[in-house]
Amino acid sequence: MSTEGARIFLASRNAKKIAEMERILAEHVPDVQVLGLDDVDDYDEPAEDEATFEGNALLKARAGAAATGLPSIADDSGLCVDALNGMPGVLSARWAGRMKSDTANNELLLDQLHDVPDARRGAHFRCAVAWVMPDGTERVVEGRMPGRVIREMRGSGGFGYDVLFVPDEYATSGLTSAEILPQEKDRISHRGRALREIAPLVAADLAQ
Ligand SMILES: O=P(O)(O)OP(=O)(O)OP(=O)(O)OC[C@H]1O[C@@H](n2cnc3c(O)ncnc32)[C@H](O)[C@@H]1O
Ligand SMILES: [Mg+2]
Repeated sequence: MSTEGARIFLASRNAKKIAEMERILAEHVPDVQVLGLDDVDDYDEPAEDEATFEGNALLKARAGAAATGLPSIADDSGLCVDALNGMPGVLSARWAGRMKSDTANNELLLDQLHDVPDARRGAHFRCAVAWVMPDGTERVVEGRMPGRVIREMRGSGGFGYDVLFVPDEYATSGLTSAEILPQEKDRISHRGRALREIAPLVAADLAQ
């Protein structure tokens, strides 16, 4: 079964997310050329207005496949905070407003959790990855990474809320997901888990 020479389209505007996805895909679906939004003609990107990560990931991948004619993959992800009843959730990118600033989102989240004691600062990242083929084949998987929200921003790796998030796997050291190596984050992250689950399906569909 070979996927050599196959081309897929990755529908995302987030450069750091794209870097993570390309890194993980390169390991698990090798020999595939990944095109991004800069490699294709502009098209009307859908508003991410679904109530679930799965729904939004499908919206993005379907629009990509329809516009490019290529098998397309998209990620919709976010941080779900227990003390906020699962929010920011699907609103994570826009939590402090439509300008989508990571720093503003993190500052707002810290402020909202100011009075929440350490024992109730649990949270998890979620990532839905959707894979849509031009023939209509659709697959969606989800990955999670449990952890806690700390009280100050630490680290310069990753992106988004990583500076505020200590994964359960790093509870002893207290390192945030912005302080661990990229390959360590991939090993435990919501995105790494979802992409490793979908990778064999992608490879099988491409080899058809
Ligand atoms: O929709 P695209 O164009 O892919 O890019 P985006 O940044 O808008 O992505 P989402 O709509 O999926 O929103 C996800 C937000 O959740 C946060 N997030 C998701 N995964 C994360 C991770 O691994 N580490 C830190 N924050 C993450 C981050 O704030 C993202 O902007
Ligand atoms: Mg988005």
